Amino acid sequence: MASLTELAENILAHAKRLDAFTTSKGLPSSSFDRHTLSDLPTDLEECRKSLVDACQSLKQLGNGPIGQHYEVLFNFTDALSLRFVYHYKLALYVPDDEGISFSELGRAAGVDETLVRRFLQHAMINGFFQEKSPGFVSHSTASLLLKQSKGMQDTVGFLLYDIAPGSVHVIEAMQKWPHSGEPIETGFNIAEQTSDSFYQHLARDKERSRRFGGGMRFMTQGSLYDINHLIDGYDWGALDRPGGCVVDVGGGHGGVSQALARATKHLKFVVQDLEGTVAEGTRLLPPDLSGRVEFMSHDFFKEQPIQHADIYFFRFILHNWSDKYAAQILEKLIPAMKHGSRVVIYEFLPDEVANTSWTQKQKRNLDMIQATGWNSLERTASDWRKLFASVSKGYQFLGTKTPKGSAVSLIEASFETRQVNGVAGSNPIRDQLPDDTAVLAS
Ligand SMILES: C[S@@+](CC[C@H](N)C(=O)[O-])C[C@H]1O[C@@H](n2cnc3c(N)ncnc32)[C@H](O)[C@@H]1O
Repeated sequence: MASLTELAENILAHAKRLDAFTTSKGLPSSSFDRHTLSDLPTDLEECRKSLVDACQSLKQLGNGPIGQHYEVLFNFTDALSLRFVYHYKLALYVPDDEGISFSELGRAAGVDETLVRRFLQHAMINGFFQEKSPGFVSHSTASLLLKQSKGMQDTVGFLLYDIAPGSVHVIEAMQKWPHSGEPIETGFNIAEQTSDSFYQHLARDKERSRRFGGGMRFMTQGSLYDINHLIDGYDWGALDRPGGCVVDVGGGHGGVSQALARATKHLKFVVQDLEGTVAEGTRLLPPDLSGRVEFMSHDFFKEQPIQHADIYFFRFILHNWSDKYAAQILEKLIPAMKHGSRVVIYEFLPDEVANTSWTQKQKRNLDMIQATGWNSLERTASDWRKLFASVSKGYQFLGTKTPKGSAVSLIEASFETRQVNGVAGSNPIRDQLPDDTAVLAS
């Protein structure tokens, strides 16, 4: 473990590199008034993350064990003051580039001035708003983002109102429904007093449903989620021949398939989803892709209707399902698969062992969210290996890959008919086909 001095010197070295970069671009050093560290080149983005990780370690060491407890124990107050800001839309009433008094802000938002002062002075410790002159509130970069970005507002709303309340009931849910993998036996179900699953419940409220979609879109934008990581991170070219086919299972409105179709020449994409989503996807499909991307209504708990695709692709699907259900989804592919068909999954991939770097925490946060709302999990590589092995001997786990700079990883398995020929789980439909017969005979 590095000493305090080494950590601080590390931070200094990273800070100097980042300042030199912004200076070279004619920009000021990043501050609470102006963030100048966005869209960094890859090596400087790594430098920024190292700065954050080292700062977090130094802070924890400086705080000591009691301070570390307190930081976690009191963090519900961080959510509380931000919830106050969100609920009363306070960011919207603060002018972009000048201050407003607490009393004026309270009047504009219809809230008591003293409450505004107390909650905002708490939020300021987390970097939301500033009190540059006593009694006057002005924006910081974080509060201005909340004012200007509907996506940021939706993200704050759905995490604080739709997810966080359920987290308080997770242990209660575990005791009420021991070892459950059911999506309707969760902390969310207790918090919302519903026996519907997360998505069914939200679908009953148009605004909550819209907010969830807006938040998801916001959280998956930016370089960490750039679709180019998926395009460049997998050898799509190897399949890009006439007749090549990718089935995008639970593919939503087909955004991923559209991007992959544009990056390839011949591959055909079939986007499968539930009826309403498919109708909307079809409506939104750019006409020039109509021969390459098509939509099909299909429930992934029913037998896969597209035979012999090269790839059955899943993005952000299986992490919402416990092993019991994820195994069912994978099992339903088997009758359609040919020898060598691949399952390619694009999801978060937590490290196998604890990685305490602060910038790696998001995957663990998401894993806690899966536990709260779905009784599911973000799987490690060995979780994936076990899952595939539990479904069929035919599944051969090929491994994982995280493209550089990507928050999301590729997980791949192939289907080997030789492994299942003659044993339970073999595939009568596929086994009748001439090309497979040849493979099976070899
Ligand atoms: C988190 S979204 C992911 C969408 C898409 N794969 C993407 O990455 O943009 C989950 C998708 O699964 C679909 N879905 C949920 N249950 C389904 C089912 N039983 N059969 C097919 N699709 C389903 C939802 O409609 C939704 O579009």
